[in-house]
Amino acid sequence: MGPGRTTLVPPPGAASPVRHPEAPAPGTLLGPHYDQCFGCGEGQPHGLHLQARAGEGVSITAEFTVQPAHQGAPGLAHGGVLASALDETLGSLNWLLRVIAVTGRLETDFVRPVPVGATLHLEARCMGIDGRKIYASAVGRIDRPDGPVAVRADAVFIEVKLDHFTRNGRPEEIKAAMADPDQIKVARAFEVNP
Ligand SMILES: CCCCCCCCCCCCCCCC(=O)SCCNC(=O)CCNC(=O)[C@H](O)C(C)(C)COP(=O)(O)OP(=O)(O)OC[C@H]1O[C@@H](n2cnc3c(N)ncnc32)[C@H](O)[C@@H]1OP(=O)(O)O
Repeated sequence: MGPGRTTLVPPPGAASPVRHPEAPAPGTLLGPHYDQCFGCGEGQPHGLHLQARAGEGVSITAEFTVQPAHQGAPGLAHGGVLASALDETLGSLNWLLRVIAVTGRLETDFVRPVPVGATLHLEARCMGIDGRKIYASAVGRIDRPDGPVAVRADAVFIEVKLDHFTRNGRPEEIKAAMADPDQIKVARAFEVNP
């Protein structure tokens, strides 16, 4: 089935996700995977500064506080920003699997408006794996882990090789990321098993 027609539900026979034996313990803050990442990087002044934690199994919890720079309508978060927060949280699941993957498809339901100043509490879970396709779902709630649901998403990530980044990324940033003396950071920038 080609892109665009791929279902967001794992097909019958999809494998259950397996947490990598060296995945960080549940409750561990993952920290930014790349300091220039719009979702989690500390070097992006208007980024989301989303903070993700490992959950049980192949699951992630994350928090992100909506800033004035994230508005669409006055006083409300932009939908694309909320989709970014979902994408970042879902993408963090791959770190628990220790698989390099990129978002192929992301479908978002916007259920409630999210005001500036609100903290979105996100939870993502891997639902199944079929070859290179990783199926995952996420929900975002307002101000509390059990607050009202504001957004939901279903996604398919596609496993790629490291050269997906080195071939396609702008050379300046690739060189700078590879030159970092902290090799754990380099590995995390590319979401690779060190
Ligand atoms: C210095 C910098 C460092 C930074 C390093 C950061 C690295 C750490 C990243 C983590 C960061 C987190 C942040 C959030 C994650 C992003 O936001 S990732 C960015 C957004 N995503 C992208 O840019 C992806 C762009 N798309 C592509 O590059 C290519 O289309 C893909 C996805 C690699 C697929 O191409 P391909 O490898 O040629 O795939 P192909 O062989 O045709 O298909 C393989 C299978 O996948 C399925 N498939 C392919 N495309 C799709 C699709 N769009 N939808 C559904 N199914 C699909 C196919 O149907 C096929 O299924 P089967 O036939 O096997 O059942």
